[in-house]
Amino acid sequence: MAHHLYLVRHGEQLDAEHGLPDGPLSPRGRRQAELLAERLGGVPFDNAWHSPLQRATETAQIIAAKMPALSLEPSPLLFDCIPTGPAPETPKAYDAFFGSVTEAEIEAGSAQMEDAASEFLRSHREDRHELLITHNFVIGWFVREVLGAPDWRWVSINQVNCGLTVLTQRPGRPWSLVSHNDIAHLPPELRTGLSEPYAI
Ligand SMILES: O=C(O)[C@@H](CO)OP(=O)(O)O
Repeated sequence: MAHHLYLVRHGEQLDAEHGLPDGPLSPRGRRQAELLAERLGGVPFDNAWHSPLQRATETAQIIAAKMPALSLEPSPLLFDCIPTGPAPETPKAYDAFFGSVTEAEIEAGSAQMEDAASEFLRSHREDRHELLITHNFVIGWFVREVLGAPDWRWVSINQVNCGLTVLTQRPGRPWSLVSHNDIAHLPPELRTGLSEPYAI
């Protein structure tokens, strides 16, 4: 018996480089979602949830179009957010980043992620496969949470668009990180969303 969470960052947003808060997927983003759907084709999902933002919703809809039986719902617990603030030991390299976010954003993000942990990391008594289509920081926070890393550590746990991260829990055991940011389904030209070239 095992509970599997498949965490996916949405596909590339159109004009993301212009810093728009949200928007439709780019043609590359749509292709990333199609390839991910093919990759996930054999998984017997029980549920799928997505962030209500447009880039995540469209990604979810492309995946669902290839999986007619998939039950898909928006969840505000998967909105893009700032999951926590910095700690005294947070490397100075992140000062500028954390300096650009407000206390209110941190408070809202922390509350959201606490609720997300209660909802999505709870134990189940049967086999489950659940798909979460969400955002870079949210996925980094889930990985940090299951590994018991320091609260601020999500800040440098990053994923490409439509990269696949899998967490699994078996009864009586802690969560395992099965894969992180798996990009085998994406050719090099579709590995987008990180600030540095990512052609591994
Ligand atoms: O702005 C980003 O880098 C991330 C933060 O989570 O958002 P998104 O995954 O929506 O691109």
